[in-house]
Amino acid sequence: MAAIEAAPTMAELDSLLCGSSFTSNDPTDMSSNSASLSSTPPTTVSPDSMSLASEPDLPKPEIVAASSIEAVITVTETHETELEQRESGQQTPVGDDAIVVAEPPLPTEPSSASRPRRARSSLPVYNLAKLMGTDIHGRRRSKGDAVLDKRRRTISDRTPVDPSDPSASETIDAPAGASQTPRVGVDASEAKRSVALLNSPRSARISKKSSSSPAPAHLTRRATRLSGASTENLATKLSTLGKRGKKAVGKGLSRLPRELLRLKDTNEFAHIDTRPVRYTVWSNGKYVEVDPSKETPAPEPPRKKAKVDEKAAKDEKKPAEEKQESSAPAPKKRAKKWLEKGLYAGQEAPIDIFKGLTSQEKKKLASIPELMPSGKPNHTLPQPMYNGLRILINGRDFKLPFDVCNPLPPGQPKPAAYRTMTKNRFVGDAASYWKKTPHFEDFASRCVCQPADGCGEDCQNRIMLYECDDSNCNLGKGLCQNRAFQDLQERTKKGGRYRVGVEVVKTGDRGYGVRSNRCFEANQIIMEYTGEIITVAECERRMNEVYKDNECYYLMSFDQNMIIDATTGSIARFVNHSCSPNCRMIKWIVSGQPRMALFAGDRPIMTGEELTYDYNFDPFSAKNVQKCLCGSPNCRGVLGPKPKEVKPPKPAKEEKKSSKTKTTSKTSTKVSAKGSAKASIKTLIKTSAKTSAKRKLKDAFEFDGDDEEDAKTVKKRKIKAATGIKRTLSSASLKVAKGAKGAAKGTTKGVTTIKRSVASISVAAKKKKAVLASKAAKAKATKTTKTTTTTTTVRRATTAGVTKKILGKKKTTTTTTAATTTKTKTKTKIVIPSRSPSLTIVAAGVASASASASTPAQKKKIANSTSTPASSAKKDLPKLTISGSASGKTSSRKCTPSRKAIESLESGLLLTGSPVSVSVSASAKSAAGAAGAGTKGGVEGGTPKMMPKIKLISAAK
Ligand SMILES: C[S@@+](CC[C@H](N)C(=O)[O-])C[C@H]1O[C@@H](n2cnc3c(N)ncnc32)[C@H](O)[C@@H]1O
Repeated sequence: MAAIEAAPTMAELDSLLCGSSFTSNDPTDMSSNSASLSSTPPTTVSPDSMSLASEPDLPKPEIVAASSIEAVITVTETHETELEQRESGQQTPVGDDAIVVAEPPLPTEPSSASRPRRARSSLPVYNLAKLMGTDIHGRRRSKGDAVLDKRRRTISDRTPVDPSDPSASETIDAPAGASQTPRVGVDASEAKRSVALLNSPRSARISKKSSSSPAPAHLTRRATRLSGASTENLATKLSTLGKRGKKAVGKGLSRLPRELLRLKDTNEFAHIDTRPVRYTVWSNGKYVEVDPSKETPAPEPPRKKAKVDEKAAKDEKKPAEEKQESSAPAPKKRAKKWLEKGLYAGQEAPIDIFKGLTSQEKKKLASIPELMPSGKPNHTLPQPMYNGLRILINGRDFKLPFDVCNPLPPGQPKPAAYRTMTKNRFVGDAASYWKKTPHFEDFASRCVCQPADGCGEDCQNRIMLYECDDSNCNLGKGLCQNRAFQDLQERTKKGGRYRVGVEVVKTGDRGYGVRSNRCFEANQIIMEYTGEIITVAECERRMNEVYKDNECYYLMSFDQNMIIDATTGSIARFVNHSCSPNCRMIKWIVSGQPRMALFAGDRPIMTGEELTYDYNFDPFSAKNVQKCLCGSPNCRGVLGPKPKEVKPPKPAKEEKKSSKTKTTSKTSTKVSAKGSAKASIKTLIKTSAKTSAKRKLKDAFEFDGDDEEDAKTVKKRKIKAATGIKRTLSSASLKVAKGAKGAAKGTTKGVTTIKRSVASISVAAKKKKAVLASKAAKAKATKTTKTTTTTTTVRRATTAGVTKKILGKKKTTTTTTAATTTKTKTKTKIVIPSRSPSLTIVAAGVASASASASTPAQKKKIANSTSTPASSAKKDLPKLTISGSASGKTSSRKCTPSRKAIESLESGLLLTGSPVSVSVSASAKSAAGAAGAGTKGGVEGGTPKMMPKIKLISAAK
């Protein structure tokens, strides 16, 4: 109360100028005072204030009403009063110096209650905030003293304040102390405070403002940036003033703190952003530093108000503009450039297509006429350059996305559960038996290929059906193409239907089968035939005990009289037979071990084709013939040779007779009927027992020369013509098959089989028209007995790659114990099939040769050789003919085997696996000796019909 009384003028001033909301006249009512500190500026002036302001004793501030300027600024001039206040210890909460009170020029203002404006017109009144450009920031917060204390700074003396500035009105203080201190504080640091306000987001400030009580229209803040109003600086503002006004401003400004004066003209001071705030620029995940000098000024934000105003005008202008636009030419669209010919468009094809190619590639390119330049530009499919040509030459693997692999949908009928096996497993005695065989860990072959060959068709390993590996290949993995089983393993190890490429299907009439669900190249390995490797004895046991009720047997002759039982094995067992097969089953030696696999045939296999191969089995008996349902045009009708070729079984009588005389071991063929199958197995065992180490070639060579009919009905082999390779004996490391021991002894004419490969064992006994050659001898014969000739064959791979389940073939013929010997020219023929390792050297009788000769020329040759027994006797030498063909060309070479070779023939070294080199320079005499005085059988063989056949023993009942 005292304070108020002590400073009546101040109170009056307050009430007059700023319209403090003093509602109580009671000076003790501090609450009302204090409330005023935090309250928003009043718009009315209380009568008490007015009364206070009317106090005559106190120095009165002069107030000038400037109609041209919206604000009324009152500046206290009395420093003395201030001093007095300081001396009296009164505190001024708002500042020390001048107090500027702004009052909005409200029309409702009770100007009558205050002094006449005229009286104060001597003092200039300026809107400092406006002049400084800070009025755009609107009103300040007035949240009590704390805010005021913190932010307010008073400036002394006459600071023009724009009364229209609501922030300025905020600065009006009417504290209790103010009544004692006749000073009115003005927040001269308005601008400063505004800078501080930047701490809070602008939007927040705006929203805060809008959320509070709506301010009068004239107090509403207008953001310069938003409104788009042009910002004026102090100079422009001053230019609007009159002379007196300018003077006053200059006077007032000179009293501003120096730091403020320095800033007064800056945009920063006015918080005017001429450029948009750019935080960071990121491009492709990287920070990009923007060069401010290059930065284009931001487009002015759309002016809301102006927008509204302009909208109508725009609408009016619109039709006119549209007219203009329609008349103006449309901007040209950039034409897109298209490549017309693909990736290599515009590039010239190499003139010399051989340029840059290796010699091998050149060679290959020359062999592909399609790739040779024709001279005409190919517009349809221009030849890709550089790498493209190379790709065309070398070929490359690629996989099409989906339609190449076309597996069957789920829900297919599945065969009864069976145990699968991906690797062969020796069972029982088979392992020890295998170890004793000469082919155990057979590393006999070694290729001598040159890089240009790439272990192709001429690779020795390939010919011998040995897979190349690091131990036997001259080239290495990179260049070698003879690694089918390794390729298969690499292809399938990751699994997946495409890589496996096959699946079991249910056929309509042949039980289950296997089909491809992807494409295969010609001769490409498809899958391995795996199972348990068992001995013949074990096979028979299983047949009798385990499989006695089975419908099908999955048994296949394998190697060294062993059998693969795929009852537990791979799905290759489901592959059916066809008379026009698209696959072959071939046995290879891989890392010294025999392995059987299904390969594509000579043509590629398409997705969805059923995979088949020729079982090539002999039913042994007509009653065992199984009907073939392969449906191919050239179907033989049965699962085996044509019925007419099937020799009817011999009557029991004859068999007995035969057994009384010199009988041979029996062999069996594949049989369909269970009983027959058992019989076959038994026979097989007997046969194998007898022929395992040393075949009874003597028996094999024996035949009844009289039994011409029999000879004629000798079952024709179903093996394709042997296509050999050009190879000299000296270059090939040959192994000689079991020798013709009997021939060496000179007891019979017969068949000698010499094998080059360890795995191939071919023993053929063929005699047909040998009778012609031995007629003279026969006439002198004192005693003739019937004998039998047996052909026993376990062949590894035929010329056509047809391999199948074992066995031998029983054949009954007669043999003669000759009293006199007939000298016959002996011929040995070596056949080297191109796809088969089984280099078969067959020594056969002349008659056999003649019978088996497939061409008239051959027959004539044989006839010549046999028609002159005398001359043959003179020479008395066995001849060795090596013949073979590759790439459609056939060549043959005659030679005389060496003594060693003949001995090999005698002792049957081939069977024991000892490699024997057949030398061309053979001793005639020794050869003659080897041929034996009584030998009348010429050495012949190797023709397709003479090739032994492998027979299937497993079949459905
Ligand atoms: C090794 S199994 C083949 C898989 C057999 N289809 C299965 O379902 O298990 C051989 C048997 O299949 C049948 N088979 C295979 N090929 C045949 C064909 N072309 N015609 C008739 N039957 C055939 C015969 O019953 C034969 O004994």
